[in-house]
Amino acid sequence: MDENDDVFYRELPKVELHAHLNGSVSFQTMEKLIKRKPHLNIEHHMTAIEKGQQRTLNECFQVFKVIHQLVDTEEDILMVATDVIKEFAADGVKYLELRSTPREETKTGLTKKSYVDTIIKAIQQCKEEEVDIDVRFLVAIDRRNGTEVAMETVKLAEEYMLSADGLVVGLDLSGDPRVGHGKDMLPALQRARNSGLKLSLHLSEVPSQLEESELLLNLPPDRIGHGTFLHPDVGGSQSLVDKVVKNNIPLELCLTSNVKGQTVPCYSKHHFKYWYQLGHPSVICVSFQLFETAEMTRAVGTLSWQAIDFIFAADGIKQQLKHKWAQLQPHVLK
Ligand SMILES: CC(C)=CCNc1ncnc2c1ncn2[C@@H]1O[C@H](COP(=O)(O)O)[C@@H](O)[C@H]1O
Repeated sequence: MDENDDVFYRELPKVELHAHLNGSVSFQTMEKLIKRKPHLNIEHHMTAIEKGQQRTLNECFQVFKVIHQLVDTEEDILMVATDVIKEFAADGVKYLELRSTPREETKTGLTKKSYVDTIIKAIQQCKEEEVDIDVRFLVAIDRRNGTEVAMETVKLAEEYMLSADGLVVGLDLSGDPRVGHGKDMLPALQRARNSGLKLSLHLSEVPSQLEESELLLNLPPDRIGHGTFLHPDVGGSQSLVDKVVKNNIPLELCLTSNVKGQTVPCYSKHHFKYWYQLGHPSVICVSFQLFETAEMTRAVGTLSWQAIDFIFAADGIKQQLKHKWAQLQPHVLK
């Protein structure tokens, strides 16, 4: 990675479509949160997957539990959301879709409504400050919380879709993929779809979810998160691939997250290649959060330099983009 590449990657206008709010907290913001709550005795290594390290999926989800302890007031959420938006803007992201699971915390008075209100407030404040980024929000369902909570979350999202100036555009289904079954989420997801919310669903993030993926693909979703084990070479099926292709459903591919969470052994074996070769619409995600600490970057889920170089090496994409960018740059108005 030479210095010119660093500048090029940063300046290139980008979209980020798969950013979990509490998975996008930078080292600097984490520092502020830790200082606010010294009694929790939380140290940085408990809130991030550091350079060169990998964790099991279990350990990754433990990290979120620690981060949730640090982010449990409206004040924390406002700071985290504002910092995350500004940092994405500084990395050259021009369109950002944030997603987050509304939480309530009895001891701090946080409610699910005030959780979402605060994120909307952060988005609006950044707009007023003319931060150069367009932001939308997806309300997330955590599959671990079951059918009833899923339905409540959809109702909440519906309210905000109508009242928040078009900032709430859809629903995300996430949470530990090994817990619960997608079929229990179907009524809520169907209702969301009928009411006009867009659906981005984590799908086949772990092996052996053929039945669940078939069911969820029948909705069909508007986008797929990860989709690691959809294709037949990794235990998925041609029928799943056909459904994705037929409905032209874009995949959100999070390379570094998958390698760090060990659902994919290394970048060269990432399913990016499979879908790219099919010519299927895919978007590289949690991507350009390019901090000095490179691989550590945001708490979990970011794209390391190694992954960026790997993607850009494919088919001379980097050269093509550099050429296009050089042509366009003189015409950028700001
Ligand atoms: C390797 C690794 C970290 C896994 C990434 N893959 C994931 N799969 C499913 N749900 C997720 C993933 N990453 C984040 N989430 C969801 O996002 C939440 C954190 O962001 P938030 O509190 O919703 O704002 C987690 O509690 C979880 O529900």
